[in-house]
Amino acid sequence: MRPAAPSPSIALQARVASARVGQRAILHDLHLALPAGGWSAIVGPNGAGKSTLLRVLAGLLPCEGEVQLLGRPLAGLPTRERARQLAWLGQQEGGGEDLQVQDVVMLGRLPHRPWLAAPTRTDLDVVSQALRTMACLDLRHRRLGELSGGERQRVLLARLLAVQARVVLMDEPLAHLDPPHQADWLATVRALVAGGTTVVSVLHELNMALQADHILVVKAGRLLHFGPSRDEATHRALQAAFDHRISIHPVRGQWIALPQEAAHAD
Ligand SMILES: Nc1ncnc2c1ncn2[C@@H]1O[C@H](COP(=O)(O)OP(=O)(O)OP(=O)(O)O)[C@@H](O)[C@H]1O
Repeated sequence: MRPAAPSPSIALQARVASARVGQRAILHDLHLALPAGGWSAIVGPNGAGKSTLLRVLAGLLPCEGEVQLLGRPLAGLPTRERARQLAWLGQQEGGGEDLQVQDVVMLGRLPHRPWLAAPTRTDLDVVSQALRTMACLDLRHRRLGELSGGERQRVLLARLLAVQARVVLMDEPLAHLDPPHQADWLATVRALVAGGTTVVSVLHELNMALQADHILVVKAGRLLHFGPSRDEATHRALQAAFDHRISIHPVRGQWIALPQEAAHAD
């Protein structure tokens, strides 16, 4: 029997010379290596290219350069294998409005199931667990299209969890979530990371991003900084990226970002 291949220490590696949307080059000369089994938050001003970067990392937007997933070129991975290894939640995802919530979450199991096969006991258990984790078990017989924004987001997060991927990418996962559900999301991310999953999230909520292991600061399509969320250099980069319209302070063992009024900006 062959020994198991060692787990790569880098989950996602990208060397992007440029990435275009239509005729416009959005990302430029961007190199990164995201540690496996950690949580990296992508932050930066509006229009910086955060969502574009996440789409490149997911293989949804071609780029001039290369993305590697767990040590292998993403572009060369068979579709089903890629779908099992890497789960994705985009912004304002549409589709499946008439589906029942439990069927939406079952879509997360598709990469694991043979074509047209009925769900296995494992699939059903994983879906129930994902619904429970995202506090949407009570919603399971409702139609996706009739849910509130926050309820819908929790269902889409449950679908993401149901994939049980080793690498999870989320674009603004906290959209529409109230504070208790944001706290649940944070606990879920911590549990995923503790279990060895790699999490990458685009976040506008800087206070949540400051809870991540690492922060990527993106501005004008370039990676300004990548570093631990607790490092002073990371805080300086964050403040610079937002034109010093935020300040970062220690509060009860955590870091928080506060907005600065224009009149008080440096
Ligand atoms: N379909 C498109 N056609 C043309 N330009 C686009 C398109 N999609 C995005 N862009 C542009 O690409 C740039 C980066 O967009 P992106 O959505 O990646 O930024 P972002 O950092 O995620 O922004 P936000 O914080 O506002 O969500 C923006 O200037 C945006 O206008």
